[in-house]
Amino acid sequence: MFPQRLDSPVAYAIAQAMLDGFDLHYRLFRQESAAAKQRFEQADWHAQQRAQRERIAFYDKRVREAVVRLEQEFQAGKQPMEVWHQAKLHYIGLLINHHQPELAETFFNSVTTKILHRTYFNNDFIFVRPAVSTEFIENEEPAAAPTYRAYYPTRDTLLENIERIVTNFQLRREFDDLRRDAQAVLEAMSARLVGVKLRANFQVQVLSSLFFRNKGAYVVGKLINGFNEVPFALPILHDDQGKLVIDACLFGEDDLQMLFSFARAYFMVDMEIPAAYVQFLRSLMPRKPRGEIYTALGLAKQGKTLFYRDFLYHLKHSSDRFRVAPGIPGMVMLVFDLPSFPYVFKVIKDHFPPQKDTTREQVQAKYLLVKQHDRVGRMADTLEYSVVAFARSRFDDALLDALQREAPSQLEIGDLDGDGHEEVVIKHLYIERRMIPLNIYLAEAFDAIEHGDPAIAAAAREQVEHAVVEYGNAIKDLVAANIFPGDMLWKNFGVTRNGKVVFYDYDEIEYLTDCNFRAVPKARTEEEEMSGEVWYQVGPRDIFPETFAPFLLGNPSVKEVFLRHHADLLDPAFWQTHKERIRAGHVHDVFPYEQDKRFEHHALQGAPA
Ligand SMILES: Nc1ncnc2c1ncn2[C@@H]1O[C@H](COP(=O)(O)OP(=O)(O)OP(=O)(O)O)[C@@H](O)[C@H]1O
Repeated sequence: MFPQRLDSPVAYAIAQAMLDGFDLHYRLFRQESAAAKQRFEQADWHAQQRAQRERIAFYDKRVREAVVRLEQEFQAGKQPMEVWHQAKLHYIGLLINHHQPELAETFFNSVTTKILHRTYFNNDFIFVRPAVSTEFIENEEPAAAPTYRAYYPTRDTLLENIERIVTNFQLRREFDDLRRDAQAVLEAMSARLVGVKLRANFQVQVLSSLFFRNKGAYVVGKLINGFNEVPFALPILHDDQGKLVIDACLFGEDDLQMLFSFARAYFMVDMEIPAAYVQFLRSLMPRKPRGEIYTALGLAKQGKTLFYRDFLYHLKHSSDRFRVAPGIPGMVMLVFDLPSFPYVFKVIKDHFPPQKDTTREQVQAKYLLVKQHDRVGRMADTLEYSVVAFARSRFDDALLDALQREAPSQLEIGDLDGDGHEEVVIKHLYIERRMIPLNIYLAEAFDAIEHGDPAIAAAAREQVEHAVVEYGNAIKDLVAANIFPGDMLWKNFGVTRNGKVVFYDYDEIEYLTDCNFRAVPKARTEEEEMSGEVWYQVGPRDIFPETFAPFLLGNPSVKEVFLRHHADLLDPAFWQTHKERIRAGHVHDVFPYEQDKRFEHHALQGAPA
């Protein structure tokens, strides 16, 4: 109901207090993101990782504070609906010239849904879709940095322009040899421009803040010529002498997608107008949903909001049914999907079999650990939702049976909103990108090797080799990031669109530094030797890498590839050495691009410190 008059002073005060709460949030978020530059310059990697982790909690803290203030100063929860309607309209008014209106709307939703009891809950009070446009927002302050800078080189001045692009960021640390690196970037860019006529609009556009994550800083931009646009990114790292180097020149949508993958930690970027950053990034990766771009920029709540809007929109424009996800069912999670939609939905079961010695709280804690940890491109990010309603008519009966059997505490079915149609409400669930489970991926390849014609069989053999090598690499990346995956069976990994192998089963995850990697003791007697049982003492965090083989290497072709590339994973010394390195304070290097993309002069120097 649209109020005719805005005559409630308390409504205005509520709107203003709400916006104060958001502005405080964004100021602190931005300060922490901007400080990434200094941490990078000072090579303070532990602080960088800590900040990445802690920043995730900022939003919920500010929402809680805003709720307390609104309750204390305005008894917000007791205000009549008329006042809330007016508060929303005042809020819209206050956002007209705001630089982050979409984030501020989401903040309003978060606070309002906490204050107004869910049963009163009515979409009139929140922003179901944006009320204030995010297009063409500009910062008019004279000293304001633009969202991106444009450079207009010719072929002859491209080198100096590349140098200028980098020096404009004013990093307070010396480059080892910027001219040499700019030359390498020039060569990479020139290779893209061979035989291409440069048009009147030839230019390089570069986002004016660097993107920081872990030990790297990234220049992100695009080359524009005529109607063509080529996205690029330049990773800047510290070399083993502590000098700065440009490590590579990444090009095109696929490279950028890898950099911005859902399986990596969020970037730190100093942004006044995030919507403008998202718009620019979307032009580089048109197929990446805007929600995922917001999330990659650390604005995870906005990512979640947009995901949910996209999801509702997809539901309206599709007619297929939710079903139990293909693959081996989990013991801890009940997983379902909608075939037409590229995500899976995971519900924690009410009871676990005896070999899963865990609780709902512990499982949630593990998922949270993954959210806050550097996911190094090898662990899928999850979105966590509570009280999600789906139309009953879209659920397949087998799935509903499974939910009733396995997770009845999480389920409510009925016409809860009184619209004459039944809903299925799930109390708590995680949503993550759908991948092809690695066991299914391998089984399909084995099938093709056996039954396909020679060309198909040969391709399938390559597929197996690639998947097994990637699987081992995934485990090694996790190890370097201090993660012991716990359950390393093939079914707990998935294959992404780009053929990357990513882990998704988090309930048995541990920090590597908390585990004890041991060799299987030598048998002392013949009985011990012959016994099929484990005869030695095993502590709760004891891991015996030699014992992985029987679970993983049943198939001879898998075994052959695995032993050729990753036999070290079966050696306790491999694990123990990594554990000790991490204990000693070493922060691993993560390259969100293939090693062969690195400029040669750096690859020769070895990995940066
Ligand atoms: N992101 C995903 N994409 C596609 N399928 C998935 C995904 N996540 C889970 N699955 C499917 O659901 C199954 C169970 O998922 P998951 O491994 O997370 O559950 P779990 O209960 O933790 O398993 P476990 O019993 O091994 O501990 C997987 O084997 C796989 O078939």
